[in-house]
Amino acid sequence: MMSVCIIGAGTAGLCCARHSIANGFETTVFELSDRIGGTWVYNEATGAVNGIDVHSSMYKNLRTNLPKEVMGFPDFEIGANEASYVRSDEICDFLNQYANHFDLKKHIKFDSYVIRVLQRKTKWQVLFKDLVTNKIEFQYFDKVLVANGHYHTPNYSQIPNMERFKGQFLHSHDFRSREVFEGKSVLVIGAGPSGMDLSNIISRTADRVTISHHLTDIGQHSFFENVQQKPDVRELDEKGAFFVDGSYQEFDTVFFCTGYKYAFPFLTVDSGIYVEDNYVQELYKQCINIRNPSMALIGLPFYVCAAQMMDIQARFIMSYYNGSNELPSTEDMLKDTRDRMGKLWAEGLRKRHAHMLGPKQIDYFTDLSQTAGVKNIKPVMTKLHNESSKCFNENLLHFREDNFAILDDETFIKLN
Ligand SMILES: Cc1cc2nc3c(=O)[nH]c(=O)nc-3n(C[C@H](O)[C@H](O)[C@H](O)COP(=O)(O)OP(=O)(O)OC[C@H]3O[C@@H](n4cnc5c(N)ncnc54)[C@H](O)[C@@H]3O)c2cc1C
Repeated sequence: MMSVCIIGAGTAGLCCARHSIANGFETTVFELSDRIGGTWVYNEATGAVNGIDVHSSMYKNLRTNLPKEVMGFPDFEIGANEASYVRSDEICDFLNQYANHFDLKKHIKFDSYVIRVLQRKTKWQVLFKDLVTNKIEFQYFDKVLVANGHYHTPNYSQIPNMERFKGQFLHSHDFRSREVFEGKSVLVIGAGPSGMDLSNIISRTADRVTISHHLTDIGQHSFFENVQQKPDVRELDEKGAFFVDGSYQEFDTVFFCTGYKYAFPFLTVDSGIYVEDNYVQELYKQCINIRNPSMALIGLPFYVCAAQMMDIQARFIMSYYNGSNELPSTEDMLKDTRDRMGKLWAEGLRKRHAHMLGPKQIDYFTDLSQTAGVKNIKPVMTKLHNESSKCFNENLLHFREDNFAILDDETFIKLN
């Protein structure tokens, strides 16, 4: 029987397990923590615990920035009773319901930290540390599905003279609750979804918040009155920041909301996978390892209906692993990828945005669906995702008051 190793029991790993088991494969999920849920599990700790970096970037009282209607799986939706924007623990509950429904937990090795994945002839040797016994063990597998997430390794932007600043530095990965900013003046770097949302959240305790970014279209109506916008930081000094517009402000804390790096510390160079400026290469359809197709990476594209995407990626991959489809040659997979990326580079896309989909996600899903003959994601998912992203941008302070209902495969309505 084909043996499948899945690294991680977050949304992606659970979904891979569900489809691997359905295909009759012998399935083992390695999960470093003692529970499922990944990102959605709140962990008070920061830094490293017993020598292993804390994985989750979840903070207290987080409510989703997407409606729950687009956050479920195609065959298992999030219950209809709550408001559209739900708390992180409700997503954890949902993932537990999913795991129970498909009887996944008996396939998960908890407290098992994968430290190396090595290629041995036709098999993968997976070395893992049993965090209860502290022993290093290994197992061989035919296939490896990497589902370790990509919101765990902080990315810091380099600011000239950072070393001079005497105040505190914090990355959103290590942020747990807004109380740490009580009475402080905080400089937020970055206006991605986290930077925008967190500026408002911390402004409820901070004395004043300045968000520094280079976007031109964020209106002041997006923020509470004690949140001010500034352009990029030119440099720091002991007490604060000079901005490129020539102004200067003092701060207690510089709060990096500058995103995360894709990181696969257990993969060696022999795996064929490498990351260049946050572009993970070389992958066929952003998931199958072209050099070693018995390995696939799940969940890399961002600004998407994540669980829906992970589900179609898992079904896409399984269609090759179960023999329903045959992969193109290495050359053809490389050509497919390079042709697609070549067009995007010509349009000015930067490597670090290679996996960003947003409104283009429908094209990606359709490509997976048509290439492998698997069922596509319902169009209403991407429509509602696009609508809620628009609401986030236009009405940051109140967008979570909206509630949505899905009427059919094509249509949703706003309920209020
Ligand atoms: C603060 C925050 C808010 C977010 N809000 C939203 C939102 O509102 N809506 C939305 O759709 N998405 C949101 N996201 C994105 C969300 O993380 C993804 O949608 C999705 O949950 C990612 O799932 P995943 O399985 O790929 O990764 P994760 O959830 O990160 O799971 C990876 C799992 O792999 C395990 N693991 C990692 N390394 C190893 C190893 N070496 N050995 C064994 N196990 C390992 C981890 O312990 C973890 O359980 C948010 C992310 C963050 C950080």
